Amino acid sequence: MGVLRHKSIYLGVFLAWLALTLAVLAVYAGMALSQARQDHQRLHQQFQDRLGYQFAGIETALEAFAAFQSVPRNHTFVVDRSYARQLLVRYPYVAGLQLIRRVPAADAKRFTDAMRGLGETDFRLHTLDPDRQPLPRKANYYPVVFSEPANPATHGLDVAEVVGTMPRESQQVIVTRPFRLPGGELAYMMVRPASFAMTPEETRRVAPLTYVGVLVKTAPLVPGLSAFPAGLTVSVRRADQTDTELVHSASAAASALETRWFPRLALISRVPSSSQPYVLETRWQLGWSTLDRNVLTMLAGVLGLLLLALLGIVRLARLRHFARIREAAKLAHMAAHDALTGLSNRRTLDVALDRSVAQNTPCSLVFLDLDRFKPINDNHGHDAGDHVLKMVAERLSLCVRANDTLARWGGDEFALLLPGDMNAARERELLRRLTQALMEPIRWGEQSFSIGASLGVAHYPQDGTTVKQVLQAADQRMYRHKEARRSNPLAPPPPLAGT
Ligand SMILES: Nc1nc2c(ncn2[C@@H]2O[C@H](COP(=O)(O)OP(=O)(O)OP(=O)(O)O)[C@@H](O)[C@H]2O)c(=O)[nH]1
Repeated sequence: MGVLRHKSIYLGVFLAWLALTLAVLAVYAGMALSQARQDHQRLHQQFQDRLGYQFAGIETALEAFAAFQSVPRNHTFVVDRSYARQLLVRYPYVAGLQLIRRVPAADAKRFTDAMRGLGETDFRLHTLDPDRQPLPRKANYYPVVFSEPANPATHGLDVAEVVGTMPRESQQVIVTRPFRLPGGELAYMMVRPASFAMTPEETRRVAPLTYVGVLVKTAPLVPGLSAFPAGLTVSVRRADQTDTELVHSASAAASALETRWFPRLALISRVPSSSQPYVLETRWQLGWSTLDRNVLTMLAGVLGLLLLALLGIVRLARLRHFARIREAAKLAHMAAHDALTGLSNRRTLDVALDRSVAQNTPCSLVFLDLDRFKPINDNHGHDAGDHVLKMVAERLSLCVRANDTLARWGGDEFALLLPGDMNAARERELLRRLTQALMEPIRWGEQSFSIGASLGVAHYPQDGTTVKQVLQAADQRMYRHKEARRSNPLAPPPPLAGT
């Protein structure tokens, strides 16, 4: 209970509350982080499902167009265009379809003429550069011969760099690096042979004549993230080319403070696709939005109330503690003092005298008994007597030093214990002062009481070596003074009998 005495207990309570608050916030932050991880996992899965769905559509469109082209017929491209349009409507993730031919150098002239005959009067084999330079001589050319949506600028463009790398026996799909379309959009091509060989032997023997390609714009693969939580970035890149980002989408940026204080989550996974080697990466810089405002408000309220309650309890405990101390002090004071005059009581003086004798410290004891007190009580009532006793106590108090013990011995008797040696001159001086203090009449309303007193002094150890002897000596001397004053009221206290 001693701690209640110090004001620093408030600081202690506050620090304990602070520790509890930090612990609660740490637990809540842990829960919020685990929830954020789950949310992130779910978001990542959503993007992955969406990509898987889109890639499956792209692959299906490519396969369907390839199958369609494997049917041999005389081309005017009218049927091809009609079929390609249907595919583009059915698979909106596909931005365009192309048809590519393998043309041996020896056939180049005849092939160009045939294409011009089909209506493309401008047709020629050319490179990718803006001036459409003619192609150098080589064994095979791989020009684009058809595109939907129609883009005659690409017709005749040699894509040998992509298709020419395909092994003869391969039926596999080639996925190009991403490139910019004339409009600035990022896209990539997926190309595969259109002819389906029936046996591996046939595949090895006959190089494919026709190839089909799908053009995929990358931006629509990932939606805009404006409706998603801040700090989220989604990117898709080729698994084998980590520097090639296909698409990158981001929600609102996290603040600098959030970047510094909140963790960043990252998930990377392979996009489920049989032909397209992409990885999906989602990063989420957590921030304030990760924390539930309602939970924080509730925690702040509960913890705030807890702090107020704790401080209130401590304050109450302190008030009670000090009230108990005051009560104990009051009881101790009452046990040691006279209720009427406020002077020490007989017990206190006894204890002080006992201590002096026990420690063999010289001291002097004065007994003082009032004269003619009983008639005041009898004639003017107890209140008058009480008033006189209080006035006497007050006047005697003015005659003593701080370390003297002035006590009401009982009734109209007072006692004074003075520590230290006392010679005859000092004793005379003391008795004179005490007598004089009581000479002035005491007023009570209209009344005025003249009070005299008989005094007896005894010195330790000269007049007695025990408490009892000292008390007896002082008492005896006081009675002798009382007797002396019967004949002469102004007689001084006589010396002790036998001294
Ligand atoms: N008013 C009042 N009277 C008290 C109190 N205590 C004791 N007395 C009275 O004090 C009186 C003391 O009696 P005495 O010592 O014979 O009175 P006295 O008239 O001084 O007699 P002598 O000492 O012989 O002169 C008694 O009447 C007690 O009732 C008190 O607290 N208040």
